[in-house]
Amino acid sequence: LDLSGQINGQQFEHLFLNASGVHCQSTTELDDLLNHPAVGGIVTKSATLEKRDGNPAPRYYELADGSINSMGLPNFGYDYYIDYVKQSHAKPTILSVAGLSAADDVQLLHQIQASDYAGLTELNLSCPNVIGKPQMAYDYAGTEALLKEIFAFFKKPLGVKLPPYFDLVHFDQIAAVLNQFPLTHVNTINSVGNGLWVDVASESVVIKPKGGFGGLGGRMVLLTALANVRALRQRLNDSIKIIGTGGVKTGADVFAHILCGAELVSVGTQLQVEGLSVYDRLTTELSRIMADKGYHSLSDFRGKLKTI
Ligand SMILES: CC(C)(C)CCc1c(C(=O)O)[nH]c(=O)[nH]c1=O
Repeated sequence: LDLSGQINGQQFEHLFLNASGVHCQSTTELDDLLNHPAVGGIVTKSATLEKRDGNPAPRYYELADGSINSMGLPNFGYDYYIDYVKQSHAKPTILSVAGLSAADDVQLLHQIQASDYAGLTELNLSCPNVIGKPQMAYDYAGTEALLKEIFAFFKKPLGVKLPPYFDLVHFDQIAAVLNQFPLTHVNTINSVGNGLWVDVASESVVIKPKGGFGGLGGRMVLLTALANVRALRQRLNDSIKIIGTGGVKTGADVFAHILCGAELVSVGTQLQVEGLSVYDRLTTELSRIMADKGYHSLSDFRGKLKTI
């Protein structure tokens, strides 16, 4: 079975990646991912200019059907991750970056442009914007201005990580912005923002930062993830590939992401819950579905979701 995909001409022999933020903060974690046969490529934890401790714990909580997190961008800083991705690796790497402001975003990309890293970069547009404004990806004019500034100097392959959208007009608006630029890919979705879990026994929230508000992941966000992959596939130029992220727990979920148009698929919460063996299970389950349907490669059904 051919379970490969391609972004900017970079061949991912196997469709699976980690979701940025999960199992990707240290080089040890990144090596573990790269060395796993059922992993096709890796994404780093979003790097900021300087190393960050992130938010006080508890900042991640596992639920029956997913997760909630408000990590606060804990990472070892740009230099740590650029040094890692610059090394030669057997599989494609995606360097994720997140500024704490648009100016930081520009600075990070100037540094990547000046480096000898030739791999894929992914700008996390869930990064904060100016105070009083929503996160960058929900500020359409802000995103357009930022990408115009970036593409004036950045000549290396660049994709963006997007939060989920929930209004069809918002899909139209973000796609109209992104289609203006030579992006290699869009990675969608990031966690569903500012959910809240209440523990009834203790009558309390379960994570410390932000009064308990945090990004949602896992099975509970699958339908939103599928909708965002599908809606953006229907709207974005064919040249902009989609990495499907969000809610993947079974091979059927992976199949659904590909049907909606995903080129590759990331696993986040379920990787956190199950460990690296999740990739073996998902590969087995996906392969069985494909075999039952007589498919030999992902391209046999990619983007071919039927409507009724
Ligand atoms: C939410 C931000 C802290 C602005 C970016 C980093 C991030 C985090 C995080 O580090 O809290 N968690 C997520 O689920 N997605 C993210 O993109």
